[in-house]
Amino acid sequence: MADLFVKICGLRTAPDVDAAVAAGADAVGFVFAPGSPRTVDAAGARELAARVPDTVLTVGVFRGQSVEEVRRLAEESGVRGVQLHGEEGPEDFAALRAEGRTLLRATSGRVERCGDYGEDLLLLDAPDPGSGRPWNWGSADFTAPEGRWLLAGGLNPGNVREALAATGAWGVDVSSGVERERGVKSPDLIRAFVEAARART
Ligand SMILES: O=C(O)c1ccccc1NCC(=O)[C@H](O)[C@H](O)COP(=O)(O)O
Repeated sequence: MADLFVKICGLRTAPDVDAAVAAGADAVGFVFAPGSPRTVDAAGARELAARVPDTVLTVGVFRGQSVEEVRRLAEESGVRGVQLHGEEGPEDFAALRAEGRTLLRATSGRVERCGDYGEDLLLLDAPDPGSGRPWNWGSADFTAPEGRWLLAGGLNPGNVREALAATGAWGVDVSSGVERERGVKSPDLIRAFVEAARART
């Protein structure tokens, strides 16, 4: 069985990027959505992305931005994936597909399978992404989608195993749970999260 896919999101500094890569993350995320304490600009993200080996996916994170804006920021920063948290539809995914980037669709709604919008990876997240608040992934009426889907929302080194056992997610995504204060990552917590997520129980 393939290893669990782990994405560390909202990185803003070189030491944090290096820690995520060294810990064995499969993907690292740079937030382009405005108004977040984690927002980076294209030039900053480009410098960070340049530190990342090709084996690790670099992802730009967007919310409520036009396809043109997503395309421009992705090109300027050089990220190889885009993660959309807005109201985008299949036509928007199709438009971005042409550039050959890996497409991540983030939603807090109920979804039956990954791929319905043309996305490569589906991210099931809290309604307020990046808040660190968990949603009801542990509840009895939760049904896991088919395919490649990542669980996000309020995960941390202490609850990620429980979350995986409850949902059977293909991968996990974390931001707040590896921060020592809002918007400020902790390399120690990044390492602890990756280790805990991949621990065999
Ligand atoms: O991080 C943000 O501030 C943010 C803002 C707007 C859209 C998405 C944002 N983050 C997405 C993520 O960091 C993750 O995909 C995920 O939501 C992790 O959230 P959490 O671990 O609960 O902080």
